[in-house]
Amino acid sequence: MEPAIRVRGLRKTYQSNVAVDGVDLDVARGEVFALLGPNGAGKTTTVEILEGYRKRDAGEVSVLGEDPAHRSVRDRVGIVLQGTGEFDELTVGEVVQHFSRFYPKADDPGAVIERVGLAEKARARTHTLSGGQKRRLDVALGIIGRPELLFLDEPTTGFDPEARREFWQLIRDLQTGGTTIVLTTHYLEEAETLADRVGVIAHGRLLAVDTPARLGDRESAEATVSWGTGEKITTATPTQVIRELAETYGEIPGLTVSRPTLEDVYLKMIGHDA
Ligand SMILES: Nc1ncnc2c1ncn2[C@@H]1O[C@H](COP(=O)(O)OP(=O)(O)OP(=O)(O)O)[C@@H](O)[C@H]1O
Repeated sequence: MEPAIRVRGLRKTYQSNVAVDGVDLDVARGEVFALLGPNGAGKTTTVEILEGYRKRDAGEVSVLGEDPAHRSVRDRVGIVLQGTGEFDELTVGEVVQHFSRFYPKADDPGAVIERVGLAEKARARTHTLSGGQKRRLDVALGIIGRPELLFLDEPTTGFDPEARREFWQLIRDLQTGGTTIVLTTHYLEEAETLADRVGVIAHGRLLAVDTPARLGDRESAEATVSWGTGEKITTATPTQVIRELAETYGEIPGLTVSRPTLEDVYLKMIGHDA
């Protein structure tokens, strides 16, 4: 089956600043894909080109089998940009209702408000919402059209931990329903929890694409065994080390075994060794 997104040789330059420098990428139908990278890496520019909001200088881009610049693809795509969520004197219910009219197969506004956890705020004017609640409204507007493909640019910035977990569940539900999801995030835990695959972008180049578990050879990386009051060994054979420690101690005090986290390999990849 044709992928949801296919990108070859994508380039975008602002004046002399190369924002996207030859990106190749496929995102499969039904996949959750997270784009990671430091500030200014080119994530938003890449996503905006895929959304049809920005022109590319070079490269091939296909979104749901079409050029994203074509209007016909817009009805099938949902977009949550970085922070809007304010619509003056309108209430949450009115805004979602209003946006539902733009889509041929729109979902029920009340049900969508409920799904993003804003049921109690349906009659509140949007300017009275908290930052996290505005972000939930953005998400509601992104999914009201029942998109086949949903783009989320830093969707959980400003969410409290509980709201973030609820949002993750919403994303899983959307994926179960068949929606393909592309998100950018600065939260490595979010990428690890949600994404089937992650892509790391820096200076406009895609440095790696892999599952969160395999990125940067995490799986086969050496483990750190620590115990007692700060003793530790980094080893390729942690089981053997533990066996030897057990012979010495019996029950080993304060034992932990850890491998590089997604954040460790990410920071190493973008050149900020922890
Ligand atoms: N409209 C614009 N005009 C000129 N330069 C721009 C414009 N938009 C982005 N850039 C530049 O392009 C580069 C990539 O920016 P982009 O917004 O794509 O990064 P990002 O990875 O989304 O960053 P962040 O994590 O901070 O959102 C940056 O150097 C930025 O300054």
